[in-house]
Amino acid sequence: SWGYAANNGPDKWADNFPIANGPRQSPIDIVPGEASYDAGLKALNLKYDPSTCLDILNNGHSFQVTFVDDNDSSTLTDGPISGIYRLKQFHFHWGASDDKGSEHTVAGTKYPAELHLVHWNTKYASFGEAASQPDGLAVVGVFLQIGAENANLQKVLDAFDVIKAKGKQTSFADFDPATLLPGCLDYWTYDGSLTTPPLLESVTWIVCKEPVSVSAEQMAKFRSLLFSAEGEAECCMVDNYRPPQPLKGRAVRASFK
Ligand SMILES: NS(=O)(=O)c1ccc(O)c(NC(=O)NCCCCO)c1
Ligand SMILES: [Zn+2]
Repeated sequence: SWGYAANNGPDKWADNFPIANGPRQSPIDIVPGEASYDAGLKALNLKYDPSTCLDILNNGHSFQVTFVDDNDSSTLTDGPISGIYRLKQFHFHWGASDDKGSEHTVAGTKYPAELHLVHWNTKYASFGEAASQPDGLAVVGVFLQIGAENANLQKVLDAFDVIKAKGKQTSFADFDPATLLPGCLDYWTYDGSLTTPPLLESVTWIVCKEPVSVSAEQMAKFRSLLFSAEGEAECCMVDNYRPPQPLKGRAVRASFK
C-alpha cells in the first residue's frame, strides 16, 4: 500500500488515487506576497476540552492523538468556515533532518515539522461522511521550528515508547491541544485536500503564520518512531510529508495585513 518510499511514495500515489492530479490538491507553497488580505475573515475560535482526549496511535504513516467526537466539546468555529467543526485527531509530518519535513512551505521555506489539527463539519453525520464533501473538513496547520524545548509537546512525545511500531496504540488522556497552538492565530486559508491517500478534496486549510518551537532533541524523538510493525525490518518514520502541489488558479487568502 501507499507510503513515502521511492516505490510507493507521493510520485506513485496517482496510480491508485487519480485525484492526486486534481484541481484542489494539498499541500501548497504559500507565497505571502500573492495572498490577498480578506477583512471579512473572522478570528479562529478553537475551544478544546482536554477530557475528550482518547488515545495515541502509530498508524504506520504518522502518529495521531484521537478525540471523542460524539459531542461538541472540542470544536472549531468562525475563521473562514461557517457552522461547527468537531476535532477528530491531530498528527504531524516531519523530516529526516531539520531542513525539511513540513508539507506546506512559505515562499519555498520548509519547516522541520508541521502539526495538523483535523476537524469535521457537523452538518454531516460522521468524519467519514464529511471527508467526502467539499466543505466537510477543516484542518489547522501549525509549523514547528527549531528552538526551545516545547514542554507541551513533550507530554505527547513521552508516550512514544509504547507506540514505536506501526499498529501500536495506547490510552492518552487529559491533553489540551490548544497548548500546541502559537500565541498569534493569524492564518492563510485556501481550498484543498487530504495530503495523504485517499487525497479527498474536502479540506478547508487554515495554516497559521506563526510557528511554534520544538527542540532538536525533540525532533530526534519524532524520528525514533517506525513505519514498520513489530517483527518487520525496522524502518524509521521520517520524511512522511507530501511536497507542494500545483495551485491551479486557487486563491490563498490572509486573515492579516
Ligand atoms: N494530512 S491531513 O490532510 O491533515 C489528513 C487528515 C485526515 C486524514 O484522515 C488523512 N488521511 C487519512 O486518514 N488517510 C487514511 C489512512 C491513514 C491512516 O491509516 C489526512
Ligand atoms: Zn497531515
